[in-house]
Amino acid sequence: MSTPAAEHAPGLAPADGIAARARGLTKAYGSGETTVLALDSVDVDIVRGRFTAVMGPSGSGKSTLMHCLAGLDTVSAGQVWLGNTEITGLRERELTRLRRDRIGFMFQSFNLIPTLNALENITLPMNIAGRDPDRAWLDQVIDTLGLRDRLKHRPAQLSGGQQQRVACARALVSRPELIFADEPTGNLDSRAGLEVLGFLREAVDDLGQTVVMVTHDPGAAAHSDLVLFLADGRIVDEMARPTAEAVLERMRLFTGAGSRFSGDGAED
Ligand SMILES: Nc1ncnc2c1ncn2[C@@H]1O[C@H](COP(=O)(O)OP(=O)(O)OP(=O)(O)O)[C@@H](O)[C@H]1O
Repeated sequence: MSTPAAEHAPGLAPADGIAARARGLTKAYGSGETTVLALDSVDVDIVRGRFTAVMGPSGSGKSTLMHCLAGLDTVSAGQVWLGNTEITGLRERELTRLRRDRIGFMFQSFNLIPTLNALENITLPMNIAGRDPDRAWLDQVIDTLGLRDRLKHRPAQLSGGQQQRVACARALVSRPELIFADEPTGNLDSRAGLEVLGFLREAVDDLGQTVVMVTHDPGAAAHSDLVLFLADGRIVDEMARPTAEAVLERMRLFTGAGSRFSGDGAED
C-alpha cells in the first residue's frame, strides 16, 4: 500500500523485449482491520520469448499477481503494462477486449466448453472475436500438441492430459503476446503433466511464445527459464536456469525446514 499509482512517473513504458511489466503493484483485499495485502509494491518485468515460473507458499500472492498482470483483477496501487499498453485504468470493456485479443489463458481446471468438440474449443476465442485463425499456424499448433486425431472429440471423451493440451492449443491459437498458465499441471498425473510442460517449453522455444506459469511444483518450475519467488506479496528472489533440486532448496529457505513444498503440489 506504500506506492500509490500517482507516484509513478508516466512514460515508463516497457522496452520492446518486455511482454508485461508492473511497477509498485499493490493489491489489498478488504478494508480496515481485515485488510489483506496480497501484493505489496511488486516490481516485475516479464521478458518476451521466455518461460517464467512464479512460485511461493500458499497465500503468497501468486494467483493475485497473475490476475493483476492479466487484467483479470483491479489493482489497489501501482501500474501494469501489457507490451506498451498501460492496462491499469482501462475500462472493463477495454480489458475484456485486451484479454481476448492479446492474452492466452490456461487453468488447472482446463475450462473447456463440454458441448463443443476439441477443434471448436480451440477456435472459440477467435470466433468470439470475429477473427479467422491463421490456418497454417492452427495446423502447426494442432500437430505440435499431437491433437490431430482428437479434433472431433468432446472434452468428456478426452483424458485430462488431452484436455489440457486442447486448452494449451486454445491459448496459443491467436498467437497471444503472453500466455498465463495457473497450475496447468495441477490436475494431471505426472506423465501428462510432463507432457504439458514439454508443450509449453516448445511453445516458447519453437513457436516464440511468452509464458508465465504459476506452480507449486519445483519439478514443473524446472521447465522454465526463470523462477520468481513470492513471499508475503513480495518478489523475494529469482533463479535463472532452475533445476528442481535448486528450486526446492530455495523454497526451503523461505518456508523453513519441513517445507510444505514437497514437490508434489499436494500441500493445499
Ligand atoms: N477475493 C479475495 N478476498 C480476500 N482475500 C483474498 C482474495 N483473493 C486472495 N485473497 C488473499 O490474498 C492473499 C494472496 O492470495 P493468492 O490466491 O494470490 O495466493 P497464492 O499464492 O496464489 O495461493 P495458493 O498457492 O494457495 O493458490 C491470500 O492471503 C488470500 O487469502
